Amino acid sequence: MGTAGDSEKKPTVVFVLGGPGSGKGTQCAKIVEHFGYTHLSAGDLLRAEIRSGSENGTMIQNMIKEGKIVPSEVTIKLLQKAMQDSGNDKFLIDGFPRNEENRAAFEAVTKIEPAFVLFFDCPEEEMERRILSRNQGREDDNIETIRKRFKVFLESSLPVVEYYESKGKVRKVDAAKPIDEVFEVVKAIFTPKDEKVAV
Ligand SMILES: Nc1ncnc2c1ncn2[C@@H]1O[C@H](COP(=O)(O)OP(=O)(O)O)[C@@H](O)[C@H]1O
Ligand SMILES: Nc1ccn([C@@H]2O[C@H](COP(=O)(O)OP(=O)(O)O)[C@@H](O)[C@H]2O)c(=O)n1
Ligand SMILES: [Mg+2]
Repeated sequence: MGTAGDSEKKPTVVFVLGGPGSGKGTQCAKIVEHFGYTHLSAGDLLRAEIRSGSENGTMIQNMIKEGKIVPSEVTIKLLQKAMQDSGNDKFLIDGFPRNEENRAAFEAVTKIEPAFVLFFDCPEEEMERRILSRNQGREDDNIETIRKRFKVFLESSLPVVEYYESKGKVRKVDAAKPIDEVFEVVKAIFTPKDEKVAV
């Protein structure tokens, strides 16, 4: 199987990036409704792995509490399994890749290049406000961990966005606006050009 090299079509992957609280999860839910993608949040998969009582659980929990990025090996395995289990061939991968190691390892292991990168651009004060009123009971949604996550975002995650920018793959969206206004812009990005109505 697959020896001819062209019988297994690679899935379509869109990376959804942006700082903590920029609205990645919120917009992904809306994209799923309208465009038939499967939403895979790396953070959600890691939190589910903690709850499942896996042997990596304690390590993952400690890293999330500190705002650190879990080794790619762990996260990529969870993403691959979720992709297989979905039965779909179109994925929004939310909150991944979060550093250069994530990016290079995903490419090496899966050989998948993203169709594009959806990047939610939002000022830090607004992201902080949103996280502090998110009320999902997350252990990392406290001011001390939030500060650490912002630092990791600037130092490790933004360079990944810059890498894809240099390849012309970034679709940047102003994420500071209300949810529905952000989605109008997102919708236009996902709508195939020949389906856009001319005015
Ligand atoms: N455009 C927006 N304006 C105001 N609040 C928002 C907006 N987008 C998301 N939120 C709220 O901000 C919080 C963080 O959003 P979320 O989608 O979880 O962000 P992320 O996944 O990027 O951390 C949630 O409580 C969400 O309801
Ligand atoms: N690729 C990833 C994604 C998340 N994570 C961890 O999970 C935490 C929460 O990620 P998340 O995407 O759910 O957070 P938000 O950006 O949605 O607020 C991060 O701060 C990291 O500790 C990771 O280690 N590697
Ligand atoms: Mg999220």
